[in-house]
Order: sequence, then structure tokens, then C-alpha cells
Amino acid sequence: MSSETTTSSPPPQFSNPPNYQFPAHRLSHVLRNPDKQPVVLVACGSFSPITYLHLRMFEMAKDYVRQNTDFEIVGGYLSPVSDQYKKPGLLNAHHRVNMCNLAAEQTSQWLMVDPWEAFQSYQRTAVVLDHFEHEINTCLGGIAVPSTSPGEPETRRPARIMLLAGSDLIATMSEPGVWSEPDLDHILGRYGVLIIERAGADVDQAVDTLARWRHNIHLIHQLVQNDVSSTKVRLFLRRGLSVRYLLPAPVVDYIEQHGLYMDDGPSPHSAAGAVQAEREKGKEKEPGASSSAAAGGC
Ligand SMILES: Nc1ncnc2c1ncn2[C@@H]1O[C@H](COP(=O)(O)OP(=O)(O)OP(=O)(O)O)[C@@H](O)[C@H]1O
Ligand SMILES: O=C(O)c1ccc[n+]([C@@H]2O[C@H](COP(=O)([O-])O)[C@@H](O)[C@H]2O)c1
Repeated sequence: MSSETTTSSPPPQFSNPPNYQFPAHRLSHVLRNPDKQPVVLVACGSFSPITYLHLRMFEMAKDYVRQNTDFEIVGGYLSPVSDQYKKPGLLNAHHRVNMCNLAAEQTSQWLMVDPWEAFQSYQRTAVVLDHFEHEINTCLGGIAVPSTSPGEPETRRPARIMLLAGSDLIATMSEPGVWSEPDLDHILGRYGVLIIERAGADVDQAVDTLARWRHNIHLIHQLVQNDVSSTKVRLFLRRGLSVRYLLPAPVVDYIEQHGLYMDDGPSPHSAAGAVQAEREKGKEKEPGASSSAAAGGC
């Protein structure tokens, strides 16, 4: 087992949202190349709404990893943040998760959406990465490595969990008071990060400040500059402008169907849509039920 995935601390206790099941339907359970280290990419963010750029981040990371590292990507996850993050423009988690699912299932062969952090209290990114480590390496037992010679038993190798983020996020890591020092050490020292260059964020300065973890920070340049953001998409929608071809078509259709992002906050439309979304899933909660998180086992 590599040092990155070994821990001496006691196993973490996680609280799962009600009826939670870790999505692993697209995880590659067997490593294609036994000489490689399996890696799972995790993108944390608001995804309000998800754009093509969020999806492109994974493709850029895939190319980078293939060309520059000894990793093999075995899974990619979008992890939408909890409603408790309370960022302006943050739509109800049910809608954000639904839109991410539409985008992942209908435009990609390998991306998955983990609703674990979305459907509960706010979880720090360090804890989110620990959750993936727990699900993939403890509960699922890591990734199978095919034997290279006849008679040799199959072995299992822990997947390395890595954060995938835009350079604006890494820039916040050197802003005082945003991230705690132990969390930065945990995220960058233990897991590592793949950073997609983003116009307007001074990535070099950010990485200089985080120099002690430089070996675990991979910078990926955008060869085709794309500065679409969820903020711009929300602005377009408020002004009645088209967002088609900035987002996957099923996401645009979903936004139109539910009348989302027509004003600054959660609109009566979107609130009604959220209740409807809950009903459709047959999981409408009783008042106060949100605190009934289940203890997270395997
Ligand atoms: N155009 C982009 N280039 C590079 N990274 C991006 C881009 N858009 C989003 N990201 C990254 O995607 C992740 C999730 O982002 P988030 O959901 O906050 O999107 P956003 O477009 O920045 O949202 P908002 O505009 O609401 O702040 C973050 O790591 C962010 O840096
Ligand atoms: O864990 C932390 O301390 C922490 C501090 C700042 C931001 N984050 C995460 O970073 C993501 C930022 O998303 P956004 O939309 O604000 O760019 C979101 O998933 C947050 O939970 C996490």
C-alpha cells in the first residue's frame, strides 16, 4: 500500500444522508495496466448549474494524467456542495444533483455524481475526500490488479483520491481564513490536487504560496480557453438570454421545465420544483427529518 493511502489515525466516522448508497456503477473495478496507480478524481463545487466546463475539467485531467503521470483514472465524481454552504445563487441540492446526474449520465461514459455532501450538513472538502477514501478503499477494498503471470493471484491496490478543481479554488487556499492549515495539509499532503487553469485566477502565485505541497499539485493548462461560469449562466437566465450550448441540452431542458434561475434567490418556481423533485423520488421528508442522518458504514 502506498504511503498516500495509509493512515495511522483511527477510522473516521461518517454520517450518511438517509437512503444513501455510494455510486460505483461506472467505477473501473479492475486496473487496465498493472504498472499504474489507480486514481479517482473528485470535483467539489456548487454546480449551480453544471456547465460544459465542469465536464471538460475531467477530460482535460484525463489527457494530462495519461501524458504526464503513472496514474490510471478509474473513476470521476462530481460532488455538489450542501445547501448549507449558502453561496449566493446556490439552488436547492435536489435540482443541482438532478442536473449533475443528467449531465453525467447523458454526456459521459465514466462520470458519476455522489450526492453524499449535497444531502446533508456542510462537509469540509477534507472530509469529503476522506469519505471517498473510505467508500472506495475500505468498503470496496480498492481496485483489483490483474495477475501478470499464470497462477499468480489477483491483488488489490488502493485508489488514490485526488481533488480536481479550477485555479480559482486553489487561489482561495492561500487566502487567510478560508481553509484551515490542517485541512490544507490533509488535502494537499495526503491526497493531492489537479488544477485546471482558469482565466482571472493567478495560479502561479497561488502555487508559490502552497510550495511545500508542490509535488502533489498538478497544473493543467487549458489549450482552448473557456471561461464559462455558473454565475454567467445564471445572469443569462435572469435576463432571458439563451444558455444553449453552454450547458448540456438535458440540463437546459431541465432548467426550462422547472423555471429555474429566473431571479436572484430560490424562486417560488424553484421551491415548487424542489418539492416536486422530492415527491418524484418518493423521499419527501417530514419537517425536521433533515437531522436524521444515518451512521455511515459500508
Ligand atoms: N471556466 C472554468 N475554468 C476552470 N475551472 C472552472 C471553470 N468553471 C468552474 N471551474 C471549477 O469547477 C469547480 C466547481 O465550480 P463551481 O461550481 O463553483 O463553478 P463556478 O462556475 O465557479 O460557479 P460560480 O460561478 O457559481 O462561482 C471549481 O473547482 C471551479 O474552480
Ligand atoms: O473545506 C474547506 O475548508 C473549504 C473552504 C472553501 C471552499 N471549500 C469547497 O470548495 C468548493 C467551492 O465551491 P465554489 O462554488 O465556492 O467555488 C465547495 O465544494 C466548498 O465546500 C471547502
